[in-house]
Amino acid sequence: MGLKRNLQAQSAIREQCRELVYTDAQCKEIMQKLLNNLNRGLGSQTHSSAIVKCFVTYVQDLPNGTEKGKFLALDLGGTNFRVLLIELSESHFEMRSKIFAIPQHIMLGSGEQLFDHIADCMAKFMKEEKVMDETLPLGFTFSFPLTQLGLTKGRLERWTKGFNCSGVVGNDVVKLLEDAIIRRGDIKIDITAVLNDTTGTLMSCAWKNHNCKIGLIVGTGSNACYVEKQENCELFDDVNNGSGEVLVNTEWGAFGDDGALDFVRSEYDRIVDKYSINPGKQLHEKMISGMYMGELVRLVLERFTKEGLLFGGKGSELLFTRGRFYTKYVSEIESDPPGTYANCKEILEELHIKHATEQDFVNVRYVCECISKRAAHLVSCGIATLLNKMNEPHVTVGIDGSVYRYHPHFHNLMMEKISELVKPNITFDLMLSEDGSGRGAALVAAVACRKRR
Ligand SMILES: Nc1ncnc2c1ncn2[C@@H]1O[C@H](COP(=O)(O)OP(=O)(O)OP(=O)(O)O)[C@@H](O)[C@H]1O
Repeated sequence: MGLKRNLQAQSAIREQCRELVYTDAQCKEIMQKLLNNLNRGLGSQTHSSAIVKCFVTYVQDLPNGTEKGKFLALDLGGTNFRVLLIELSESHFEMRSKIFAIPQHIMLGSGEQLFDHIADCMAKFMKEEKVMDETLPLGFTFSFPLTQLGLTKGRLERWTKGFNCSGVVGNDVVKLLEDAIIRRGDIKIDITAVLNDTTGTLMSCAWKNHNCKIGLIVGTGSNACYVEKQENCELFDDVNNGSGEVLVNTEWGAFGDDGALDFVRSEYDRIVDKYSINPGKQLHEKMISGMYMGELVRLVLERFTKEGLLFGGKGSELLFTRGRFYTKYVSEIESDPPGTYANCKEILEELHIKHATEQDFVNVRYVCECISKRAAHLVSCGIATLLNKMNEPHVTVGIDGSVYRYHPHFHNLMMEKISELVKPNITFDLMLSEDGSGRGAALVAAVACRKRR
C-alpha cells in the first residue's frame, strides 16, 4: 500500500468553482423567492401567471393503514415505465411489477402511439399475472405537470424530462389512456386516480409513517408536494368534501423560468438549457436532477481541460461529447474513500483519458462535489421553505429518485443544510421511499374506492 496523501483541489480550480458554492445570503434569497412563487401558485388571482404552479391534487386523505384490496398501478414519468399489481391488506402488502422501456421514438412521437404503447404493456402484464378478466381499480402515476379537475381528470400543461409527444398538451391524460384501452378492447380497467410521483411517494411513506407530509423526487427530474391547509388553496373547489387539507403538487422544477434564479445560474446551466429539448423551461430542475447533473460536471471538466487546468490540457473526444458523462459517475467518483481514486481512474479511462495524474483525480472529484452539493443545497432550500411555510413541529419528508438513493452524500448534505435553514422550533427527518411510488398509487386508488363506496 502506498502512502495515502490527502491532496486538495488546485487553487485555480477552487477559485473557478466558487460560483457553484452558494453563500447563506444566496440560500436565503432563493428561499424567499420560492415562497413568493408558491404563494402565487396557490392564489386564485395569481395562479394563471405563476411559474411554480402549486397544482391541487384532489388527494385529501392520507392512508390510515386499513386500506385493502387488489389494485393496478402505472408509473410513467421519467427513465422507466412500470406496471404494478398490488395487494393491500392490514399493514401488509404484496407487489409484483414489470419495467418496460419507452423507446425514444415513442417519447417524441404522437400521443396516440404513447398511450397505445402503455396499454399494450399493461395488457401483456395483466396476461402474465392472469388478471385479464378482472376489472381492477388503477392508480395512474403520471409525473408531468397536470392541472387536475378532479381525482380522475388531469390536463397536461407541458411535457418535461425528455418527453415531447404531440397531441397531449391541453388534453386529459386519463381520457387518452381510457381511449387506448377501448381501442384494444381486450382489457378492462377502472382508473380511480391520476397522480404525480411526488404524491405517490408521500402516500407510500405516510402509510408507514404518519408524520410524512412532504414528498420529494430527485430522480430524472426534481419536484415536491406537500400537505397544505385547504383554506390556503384558493383554487380548490371541492370545499364541501374536504378533510381540511389538500396535497399540493408544487411542480417546483419550473422555478426560475422567469429569471428568478439567474443570480445563481452559471454558464454551465445556460449551456445545459440551450441544448435541452425544452430551452428556457424547468431551470431549477436542470440545476438539480439526474437528467442534467452528469452533463453539468462534464461541461465544467471540458472547460477546465481546455484552459489547461486538467489532464495537462489534453482531453478526449468522449469527454468533449454531450451526454457522455453519466450522473451515476458522480455517485461513483464520490464513493471513492478519501485519498483513493479507483472509481475516478476507471471512469476517466472509460472516457479514454489514461494520462490523468493524482492531482487530476482530486480536481475531478472536487468538481463532482461542487455540482452535487449545489444540487443538494438547492433541494434543501426548497424543503426548508416548505417546512417553514407549513410550520408544523415535526414533519417527515418521503423521498424517492436515484440521485437521492444512490449518491453517497446527498442525504447528509441535505440534513445539514435543512437544519441550518429551518426555523428553530421545527424538527424533520428524511425518509427514503423503499417501494417507489407504485404502492402510493395503489393507496390513492384504495382511498378513492373507499370514498366512492
Ligand atoms: N447511481 C446513480 N447516482 C445518481 N444518479 C443516478 C444513478 N443512477 C442513475 N441515476 C440518474 O437518475 C435518473 C433516473 O432516476 P430514477 O431512477 O429515479 O428515475 P425516474 O423515477 O424515472 O425519474 P422521476 O422520478 O424523476 O420521474 C437518471 O437521470 C440517471 O442519470
